[in-house]
Amino acid sequence: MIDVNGLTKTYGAHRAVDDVSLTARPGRVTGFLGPNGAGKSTTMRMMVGLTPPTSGTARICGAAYADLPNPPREVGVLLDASAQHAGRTGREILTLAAMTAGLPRSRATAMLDLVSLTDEEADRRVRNYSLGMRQRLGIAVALVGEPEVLVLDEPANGLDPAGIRWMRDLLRGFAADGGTVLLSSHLLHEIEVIADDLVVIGRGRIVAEGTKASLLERAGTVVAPAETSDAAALVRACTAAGLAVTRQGDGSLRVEADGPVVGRLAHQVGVPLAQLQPAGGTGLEEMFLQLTADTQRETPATTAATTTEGRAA
Ligand SMILES: Nc1ncnc2c1ncn2[C@@H]1O[C@H](COP(=O)(O)OP(=O)(O)OP(=O)(O)O)[C@@H](O)[C@H]1O
Repeated sequence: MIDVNGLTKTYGAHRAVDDVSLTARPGRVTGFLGPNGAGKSTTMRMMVGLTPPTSGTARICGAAYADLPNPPREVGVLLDASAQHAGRTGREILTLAAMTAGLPRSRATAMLDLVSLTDEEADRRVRNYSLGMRQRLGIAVALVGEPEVLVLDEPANGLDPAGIRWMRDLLRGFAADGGTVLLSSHLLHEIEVIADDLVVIGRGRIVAEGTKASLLERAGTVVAPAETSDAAALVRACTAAGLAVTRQGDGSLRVEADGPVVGRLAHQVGVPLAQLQPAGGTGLEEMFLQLTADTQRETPATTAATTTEGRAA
């Protein structure tokens, strides 16, 4: 279990992380999403005691990281796969990690097998590892202490397609055994496949949190009033009902409500519809871009073509 409460980090006048609270639960994979510079890594670093928070708390298995009696036995951490000593071999790094956790050297060998690093690769210096090999080694180091919790920043970075699938199965298995997984990733498809819960951050603040299913449901409904109909009447009806309405580039309307609700409103105001479909079909990427639209560096083409007519979701 990870419990973060009001975590804040300021660098001078810049609030990198602003009052972030989140929970990652046992038996579940929690995806941590946000645009570049949103504050994911800083939040994760504060969770594991690498960056002191300006204020707020982070608890792992009920305690602050610094108070854990044997941290690698409680939480496996992979924040930067290149942060290992480049002059050591993978086997040396894993053996040291096992010994630090109070475990036998044989645990290092078991981890090498688990992450599919061969004997020859294990005896190579890390400076000669590919990015994917470093990532595998980092995952092995995170798992060496048989922790209950995993905190992983971009663990799929540099892995080939087979490696990504392998990692997905590994993390799903870890959660199925009762473990807690918090992982950040820019690979939205990966997150969509693997995560049970999502936390979305933008400019240091949480913009959405919940189960993946509930957040994707929030994706709303797209309706296209028939050409000769009074689309404005439908917009007024939706807005009066407290629903956010966005006019999209192709003239259709996106309403933040389920299809039957929108269909009923259209019927009530006598507006025939040429199209009514769940907006959720576009999946996590669309949801992510909408939730973080205000905090993105680039304005996505679809969002640029929209005008918001109702209140924000
Ligand atoms: N040591 C530091 N000094 C000053 N600013 C910092 C420091 N560390 C992070 N920041 C700033 O804090 C903000 C959040 O950075 P962070 O690395 O947490 O973002 P991120 O969400 O992990 O981004 P990315 O997806 O690009 O990895 C950024 O604006 C970054 O420049």
